[in-house]
Amino acid sequence: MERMFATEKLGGSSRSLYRFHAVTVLAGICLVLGYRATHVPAAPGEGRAAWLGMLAAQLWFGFYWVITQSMRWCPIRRRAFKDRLAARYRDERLPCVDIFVCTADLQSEPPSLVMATVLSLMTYDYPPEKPNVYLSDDGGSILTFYALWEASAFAKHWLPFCKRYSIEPRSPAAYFAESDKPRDPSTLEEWSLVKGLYEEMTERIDSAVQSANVPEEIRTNHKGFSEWNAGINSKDHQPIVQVLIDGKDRDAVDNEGNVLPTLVYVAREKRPQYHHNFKAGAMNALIRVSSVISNSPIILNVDCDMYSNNSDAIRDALCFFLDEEMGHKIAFVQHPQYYNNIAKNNIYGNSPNVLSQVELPGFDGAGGPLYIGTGCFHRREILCGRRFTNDYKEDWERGMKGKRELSINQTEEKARSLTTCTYEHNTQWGNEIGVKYGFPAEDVITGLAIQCRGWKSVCNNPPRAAFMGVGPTTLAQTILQHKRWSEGSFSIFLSKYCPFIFGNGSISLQHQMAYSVYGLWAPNSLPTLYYVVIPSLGLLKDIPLFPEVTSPWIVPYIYVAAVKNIYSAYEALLHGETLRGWWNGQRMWMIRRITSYLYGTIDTVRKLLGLSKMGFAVSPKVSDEDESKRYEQGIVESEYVIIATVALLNLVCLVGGLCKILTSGENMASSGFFLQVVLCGLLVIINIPVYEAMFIRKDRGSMPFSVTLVSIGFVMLALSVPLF
Ligand SMILES: O=c1ccn([C@@H]2O[C@H](COP(=O)(O)OP(=O)(O)O[C@H]3O[C@H](CO)[C@@H](O)[C@H](O)[C@H]3O)[C@@H](O)[C@H]2O)c(=O)[nH]1
Ligand SMILES: [Mn+2]
Repeated sequence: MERMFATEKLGGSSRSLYRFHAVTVLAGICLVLGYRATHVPAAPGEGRAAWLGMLAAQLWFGFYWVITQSMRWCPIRRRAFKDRLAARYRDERLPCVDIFVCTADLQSEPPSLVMATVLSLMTYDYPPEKPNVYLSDDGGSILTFYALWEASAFAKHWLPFCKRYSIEPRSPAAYFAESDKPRDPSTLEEWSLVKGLYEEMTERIDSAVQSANVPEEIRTNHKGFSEWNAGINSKDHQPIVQVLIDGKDRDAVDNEGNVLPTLVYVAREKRPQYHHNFKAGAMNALIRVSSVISNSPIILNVDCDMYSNNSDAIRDALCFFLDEEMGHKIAFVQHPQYYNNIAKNNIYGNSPNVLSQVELPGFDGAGGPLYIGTGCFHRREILCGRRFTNDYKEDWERGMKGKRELSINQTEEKARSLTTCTYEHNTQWGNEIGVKYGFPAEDVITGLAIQCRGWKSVCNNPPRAAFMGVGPTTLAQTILQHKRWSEGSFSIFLSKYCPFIFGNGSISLQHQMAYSVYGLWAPNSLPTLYYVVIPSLGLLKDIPLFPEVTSPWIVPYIYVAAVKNIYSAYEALLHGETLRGWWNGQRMWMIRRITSYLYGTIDTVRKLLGLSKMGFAVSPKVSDEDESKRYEQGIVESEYVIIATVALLNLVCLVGGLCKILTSGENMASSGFFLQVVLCGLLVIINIPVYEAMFIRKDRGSMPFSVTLVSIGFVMLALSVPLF
């Protein structure tokens, strides 16, 4: 029988090029380390400590580089054949799908944006009675409930419109933002009508949010509004489950009489004295709520900003799960994260292209992609902890059979009882069952555990991206997001879930290494910080730390540095980035390492020592001026201080070092400082935007004066400390 999906090796000739580059770079790294180890200065006065530090840093980089090869070595691409699925499965036989959307914060995740996501998920090209959409609101807000109620009404226009004209994308916000007229002029009238309805709805939602009030006359429209009586707030409220559209109800139809997907609002109980486990807690509550309402065998989960950009995504995913040969082994189908708001030159290094097109496929080749928490289809049973056995048969008809036994009110009541604060006490939820608790990267560890129970995962990256989200747009947001990620992955690495221990014997060594690439993001901060500070200080203080130009040992240094960078630039260009974007990415690479990862490392250690508790800072999905301003003020300015200090220090060292070399009358090449000048010079060039922010810019992008001042103090301090 023909397979429902194909697996292709990615790359062809570029794969051989990659491997050639990797092998020669490895040889170079060995030579570099050899030089370091055999040329340690004999006497302490000559900078032996600084030298040994360089040795340690380079050992680390070498080790880390070897680890990263695990997911670079054999990237693969999957292709799903929807036509074969259609030929084998008539619409009636397709399984039901439960779709989970998580939102948490009215301010950084405006309900109107969340509704665009919800609407996009209701309009898959799929039998309409089969998807069931659940919105989890960790903000527990009547405004979000109101927005969902509005969306449920608008869906009656939006669904038939999407299907009739097969439009893409099906997020009304994204669709109407794409152009100011329909592609087919003859549909202008209907197009304008639907657009008008959408805009009016958005306006009503936004103004309700702004005034923090739902008009009294609206509240009478649905019994759900009565849940919000006085004295309830986002941190302290009863469990709320409201079915806004019951797909099993014959009366719930769109304007053309077609069935609508089920739509459910969920706000699990919150009490100040109980820990709610952030998004992982929300996911587990949704798993239980959905089990009594629709109980579909497939679960798709997305973040509230990640709208469906490709209405075929469910059918695509099913090609993997229903494949006769491999399907019974596949636990989840992960899609890469794409952003629709990234500026062309990737100023904050957030373009996910290389990550999505190289690393995730590489992870797939190493044994199966990790679960990244969004854009992922799971099999319910497996997410709930089932171990792999060859004889297990999925019940694909689950959730389809006939009518519910309980009335809708009774069902809601039952669902509510599953989302109380105490429901999970003394159970395996958050541990053996559902999404795991206790780590800021709950998703990664949940995926790892699934793979360790014997299941496979695949990465699907269709030509038309399946999902689109909102990426961070400011430096502060970027730093914060990467802090959470690096910290989350590092704390996993240091826990009993360390891929090398937990995965030992159940997943391949290559796969364990691939997990460690992210797990060891955070500790990269220390050698990087060392590398951007000490050689430059050495330049100023007359301590040579690299081979002289005339020494043959300089060759591997130059080879490794040049080839690595040329290759990474080539790779970026290959995946649709600009050279400028790549350069900006390199700057952000450095900045992330000396800020986010450093903080990630420190916080992980603090947590290990029991000095602090886990948090989850939700990233804002709006770039409203006020909004991001307020947000940025909240972020630790100390991170800016590090960036400014490093930039300034390198400038001072470069100027001072060059002056010294020039006035001493020595030739630069024979001075023994050539590579240090180059390194320091490159750091200065890459930091130009930082100097601009400190001294030239007067707009919002400028560094606060206090930051400049403090960093000047730190530079003076660094200069006065002797190097050994
Ligand atoms: O207490 C919480 C906190 C967050 N969220 C939701 O979790 C999602 C992700 O949060 P966001 O702030 O957007 O984080 P990102 O860094 O963009 O998220 C990435 O990283 C997270 C792990 O750090 C994963 O959970 C996400 O799926 C992944 O997209 C959002 O929909 C939030 O509404 C909750 O439901 N409850
Ligand atoms: Mn997000």
